[in-house]
Amino acid sequence: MATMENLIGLVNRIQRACTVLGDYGGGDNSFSSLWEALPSVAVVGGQSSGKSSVLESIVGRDFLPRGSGIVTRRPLVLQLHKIDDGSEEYAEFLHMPRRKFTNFAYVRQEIQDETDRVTGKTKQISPVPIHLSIYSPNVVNLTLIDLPGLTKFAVEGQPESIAQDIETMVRSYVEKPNSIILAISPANQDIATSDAIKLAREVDPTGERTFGVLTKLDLMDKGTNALDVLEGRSYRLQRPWVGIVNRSQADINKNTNMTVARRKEQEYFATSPDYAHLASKMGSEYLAKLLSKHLESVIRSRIPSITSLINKTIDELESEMDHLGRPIAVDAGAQLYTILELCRAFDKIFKEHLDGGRPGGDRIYGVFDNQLPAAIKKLPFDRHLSMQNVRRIVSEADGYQPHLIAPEQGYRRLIEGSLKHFRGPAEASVDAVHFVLKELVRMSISETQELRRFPTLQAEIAAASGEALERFREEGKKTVLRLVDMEASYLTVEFFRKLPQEVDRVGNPGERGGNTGERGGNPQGERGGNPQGERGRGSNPGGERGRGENASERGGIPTASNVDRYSDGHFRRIASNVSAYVGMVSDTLRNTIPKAVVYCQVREAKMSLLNNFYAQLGKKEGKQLGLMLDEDPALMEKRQQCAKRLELYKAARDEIDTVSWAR
Ligand SMILES: Nc1nc2c(ncn2[C@@H]2O[C@H](COP(=O)(O)OP(=O)(O)OP(=O)(O)O)[C@@H](O)[C@H]2O)c(=O)[nH]1
Repeated sequence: MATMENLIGLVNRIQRACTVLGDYGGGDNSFSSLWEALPSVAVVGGQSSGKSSVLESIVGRDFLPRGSGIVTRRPLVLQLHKIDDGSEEYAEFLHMPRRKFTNFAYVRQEIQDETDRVTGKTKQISPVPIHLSIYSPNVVNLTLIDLPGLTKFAVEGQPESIAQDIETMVRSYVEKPNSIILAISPANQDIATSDAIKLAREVDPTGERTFGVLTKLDLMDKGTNALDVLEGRSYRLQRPWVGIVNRSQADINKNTNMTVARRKEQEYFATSPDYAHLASKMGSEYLAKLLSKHLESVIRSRIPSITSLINKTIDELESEMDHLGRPIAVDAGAQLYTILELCRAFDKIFKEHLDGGRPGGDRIYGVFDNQLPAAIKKLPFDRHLSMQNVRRIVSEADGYQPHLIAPEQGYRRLIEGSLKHFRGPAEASVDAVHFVLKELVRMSISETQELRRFPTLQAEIAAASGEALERFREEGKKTVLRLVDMEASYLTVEFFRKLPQEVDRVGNPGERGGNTGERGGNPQGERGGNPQGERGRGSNPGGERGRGENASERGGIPTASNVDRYSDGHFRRIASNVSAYVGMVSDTLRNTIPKAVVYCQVREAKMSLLNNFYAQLGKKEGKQLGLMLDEDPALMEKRQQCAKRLELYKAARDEIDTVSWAR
């Protein structure tokens, strides 16, 4: 007995917990259902077949709503608990845990009210069960699920689809393999037309889990009996048929007591010439005991599979909880700690992106190695150093007095004008790296698993990183532009000195008789010696082209004239010299711009991306910190659900363990 109480009580407790979580048969459940795994007795029958009467008889109490039309519109999970003789009988609803009903008329009223609370007064049906527990010395431990009566037609006020809806709902309960079907048919109708048997046959063709109950035996035509059915000849089931005689409508109207009714039922069978030989296996009391015993044995046989389902689900839920993250602490210190931990996790991933290990950092090198050189290559030096432009700039720089030897001012302007072009690629490199860094921040945020739950903090980190990167970008721009400006502000004199000297027919007409192009060949090439631009003019900046011109000039008219000096060759040489100089600067900048960018942006991002954010965090109060850890509501809901289910399954496991030990 102890075992039986334990097992059925165990299933009762698990069933109640399932309902609290919305896990019940017929419901729209996306998760694997523990409810489905629990054996239960589902009561099915056509309208007026005597379903309510059977249930009340099993309980020994009037407590079910009565009336015309479809009265049972939600499943009623009726859990019967045997208590010690002499103890007071009472009922309890799961949805009203603190109220004990001792008056069963109120129980009936509450079933009606609770039905209406979910379905409205529209006479709709709902699969959400009502849980009613009855504690009584006059019951056996048993759980029965009362379902709406199968019907053919909708009555006034009910939707046309009601018959189909009821069948669908009833079917969802009885088709699961763990369901024991209590199929109720009235004896005064042909068994072949019984709605209950029809459905049972469909979902349990072997009759293995169907108990046939035949009501209204007393209402059969005189001279007929139901022995063919009760003895299994009309419709064979693997379980015995049980005949029942409930209170008639007249008895109900007279308020005939249940105890009296049960006694009368026993007398009916004992004295019936047709059924006396079956008397010990007939009647509602026998039915209750039979079901209780059967339910207990089914539960016992299912315990291993229930246990393994529970263990498997616990594992799944535990890993789901790990995935969703544990609940957040409430005190400010712990919250700050959590935020810092989350930032650190993000920062670590961000660094991995930069240093390698995660992709993306290489795109920064791509900027230096491809984009910057390509952008420099595209600079319009050709246009700037075209003959026409060189001539114009040099002439403008000369003013009213054409240059005598080398156009010092002209050179400077040409060089400055050229170097200005480097500002574009320099700034573009800063921007390109900025966007790579921004993208890496975005990727790192989304890759930080721990941050997933906290959309607000994600946004804060994104904003703080964005601000920091913006500052680094400003700094980067200032620095690279400074590099370019520095190049323009002081030219490398050595470059010009190293250029081969042009024959200097103007300054030193007799000297050396030619320009070998060697610096040493022009003793006057010293700044002091030939301050008037000898350097510029004497140099051969352009390399090949310049040298070629040198040669042709050497062969030119001995006395330099303006015409001579301003010939195309002369300007071409200037362009070539400037071009070579710019080329040298370009090589330098190709190396120094990346250094500046890395120094100002990449290195800073690695070292101090969230420094400002940390400083601000320190000033925040608990409430503000809490807001940052504001979780995605959907996720919070999911975790709560997950935690509740985990609790349920763990409680179920503990319950099963206790029962297993008691066995
Ligand atoms: N004489 C007699 N009347 C019965 C018996 N069983 C049920 N009745 C009567 O049949 C009518 C319908 O019985 P219920 O128990 O309400 O049947 P139900 O299947 O629950 O009906 P609905 O909930 O309306 O679908 C009532 O008037 C009962 O008194 C029985 O065995 N003998």
